[in-house]
Amino acid sequence: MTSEVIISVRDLAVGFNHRLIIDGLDLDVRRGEVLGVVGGSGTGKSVLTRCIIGLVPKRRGKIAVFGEDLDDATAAEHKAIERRWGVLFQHGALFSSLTVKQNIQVPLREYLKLSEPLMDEIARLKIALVGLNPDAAEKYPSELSGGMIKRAALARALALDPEIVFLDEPTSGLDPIGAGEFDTLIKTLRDTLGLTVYMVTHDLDSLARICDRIAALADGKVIVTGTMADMLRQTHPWLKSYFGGERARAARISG
Ligand SMILES: Nc1ncnc2c1ncn2[C@@H]1O[C@H](COP(=O)(O)OP(=O)(O)OP(=O)(O)O)[C@@H](O)[C@H]1O
Repeated sequence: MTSEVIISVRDLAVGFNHRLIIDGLDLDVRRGEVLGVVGGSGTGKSVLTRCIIGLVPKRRGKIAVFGEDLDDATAAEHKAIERRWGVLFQHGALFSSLTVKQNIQVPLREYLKLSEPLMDEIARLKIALVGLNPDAAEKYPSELSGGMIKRAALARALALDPEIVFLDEPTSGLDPIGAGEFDTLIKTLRDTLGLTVYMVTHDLDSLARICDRIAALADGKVIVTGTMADMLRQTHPWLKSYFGGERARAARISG
């Protein structure tokens, strides 16, 4: 992790109709870190993620990525910034009518003009990178296990060699062994590719195993950022029950 701030969010407000979900939120993400974003159900973790990547409009505040204020970016500049991040949505969200190879090639077709052989080669490399067998390339999502779907979705998120990956609950639905293997994969990719990983998760094992820092959301804000040890010292009721419960103790012992 470096001290360079790669995502900066200041005084963010996001709402729907008359309800503000996020109100006065500040967050820094540093280049090369694995940041875990936690919070109770409905606190706005997905909304925050979607707002940073431009899928949900904000009511107020500033979001800068790679040092560029997204409000000041032209459509072309925005597209150039988008190319530098990859997203793994909750539940994988692969296109069910496309094979794994075709899914991985969706962002390639959207952003680049490459020959078919080169696109096939990139898909082959990404499939290997996430630890899938080469024969996964021609399979449809319905033919894959939950863990394989997550890996295929990660391969798609990595298609354009991004600097940042946004992961929304990457280990949800996986058994503990599958989740552990996926965590290891994310950590290996961070270490080898120098990725910055922004990860929304409920998985205490993931937080303990691979996150350098944790940002906790409550009451529309990031109420605290820090290491697992910092979280354990917090007195906020949600943090106390989340990080102080039985499951948290088990995660720390095994982590
Ligand atoms: N498009 C939308 N229109 C209206 N309300 C929305 C919309 N998207 C999200 N919300 C509301 O915003 C709140 C935060 O939702 P969000 O999905 O970000 O929560 P979360 O922290 O990710 O929760 P979980 O951990 O359960 O996934 C919820 O009350 C949700 O109903």
